[in-house]
Amino acid sequence: MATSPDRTTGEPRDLTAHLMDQAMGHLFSAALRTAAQHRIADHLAEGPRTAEQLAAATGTHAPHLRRVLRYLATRGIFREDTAGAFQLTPTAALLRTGVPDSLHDGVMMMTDDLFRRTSADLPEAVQEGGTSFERLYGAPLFTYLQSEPDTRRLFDDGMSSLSAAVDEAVAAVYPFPATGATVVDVGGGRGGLLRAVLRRHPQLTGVLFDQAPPLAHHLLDGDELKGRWHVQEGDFFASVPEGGDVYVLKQVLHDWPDEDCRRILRSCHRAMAAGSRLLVIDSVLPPGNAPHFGKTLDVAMMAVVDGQERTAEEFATLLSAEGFRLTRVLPTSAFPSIVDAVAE
Ligand SMILES: C[S@@+](CC[C@H](N)C(=O)[O-])C[C@H]1O[C@@H](n2cnc3c(N)ncnc32)[C@H](O)[C@@H]1O
Repeated sequence: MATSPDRTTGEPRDLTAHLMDQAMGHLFSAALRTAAQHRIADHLAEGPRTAEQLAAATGTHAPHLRRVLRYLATRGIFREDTAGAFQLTPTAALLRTGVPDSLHDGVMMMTDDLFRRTSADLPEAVQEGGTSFERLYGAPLFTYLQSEPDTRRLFDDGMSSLSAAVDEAVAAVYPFPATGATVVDVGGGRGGLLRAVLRRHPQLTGVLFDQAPPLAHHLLDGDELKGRWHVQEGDFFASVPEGGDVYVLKQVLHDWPDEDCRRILRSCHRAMAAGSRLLVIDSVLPPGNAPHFGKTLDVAMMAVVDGQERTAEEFATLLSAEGFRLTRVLPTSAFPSIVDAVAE
C-alpha cells in the first residue's frame, strides 16, 4: 500500500484513499450544498439535533440526511456527538442565514450549475483553451446574466455574501483620508464594501457604480448613511464617475483578461486627478506550493469568466501600463489583499 506521512500528525497516510477522496471532491461540494439548501445550520443554531429531528424540521429523509451530515463532520462541517446528535462547528455556523457573516448564499452560488457545469468542463478547457462558461452557455457571464434575472439574483446574493467578511476587513485596515473625500466603488455590486467603509469613516461620501441589477438591490439603505452616497449605473469599459478621491475595484479585475483590465483601468485613469488613489482588492498570489484560496479562485475564474488571479508583479505591470504606480500591497485579515496604487 502506498503511504506518505500525514502533514499534521506524521502518521503514515493511505495514499489510495487520500487520492480517491480528492477525486470525489464533487460529492463534498454536493453535500455542502445539501446542508445549505435545507438550512440545516439554521436548525442547529439553538442546540444539537438528531438527524431524525432535523429531517422532521426540514421535510427531508432522515437516514440519508444522517449519512450526509456524518460525511460533512469528517471535514469539520458539523460534529456528531456520542448521543448521535449533530452540532454546529465554527465553519458550519457560517452556513446560517440572516447573520452578518453568513456564507449561505456564497455556498449556494459556488455550488450552483453555473460553477458545477463549468468545472466539469475543465479537461476540455485545458485541451482547447477558452472559457468553459461561454462554450456551455453561449455568451460571456455578464452578458448572459443580463437576460437571466434569477441567475443574476443568485450571483448578486452570492457575491454580497462572500464579500461581507472582506468588506469589514478592508474598511478596518486601509487608511482612508481623514478629511472629507469621495470613494467611488467601481463594479461595487450591491455596495456592501461602500457601506462598511462609510459606516466606519463618517467623514467620507461614496458613489456606487455598477450595472442596473445589483444597484436595484443595493445595501446602502438606512438613515445612518443618508445623504452620503448615491448610485450611478454605467459601463466601466466606457467611463466611470469623475471627481472621486479614492477609486476601488474589488474583485473586478480578476473577472477579466489583461486587455480588458487595461480598458477598465483606462476609464478609471481618465476620471481621476493625478495623485488620487486606486485600490485594487483581489487575491495576490504568493509564490510556492502552499495552499491559498486565490489559487482555487484562479481556476474558477479561468472557467467562468476568462479572468485570472494575479501576482503582485503582474498587478504592477498592468497598473503601470495605464498610468498608475503600485505603492504597496496591504494584506487584510480576509483572503484578498489591497493593491494600493496612485494615479500619475
Ligand atoms: C465579481 S463582481 C464584484 C462585485 C463587488 N465589487 C464585490 O466585490 O462583491 C463584478 C461586478 O462587476 C460588475 N460589472 C461587470 N461588467 C460591468 C460593466 N461593463 N460595467 C460596470 N460594472 C460591471 C458586475 O455587475 C459585478 O457587480
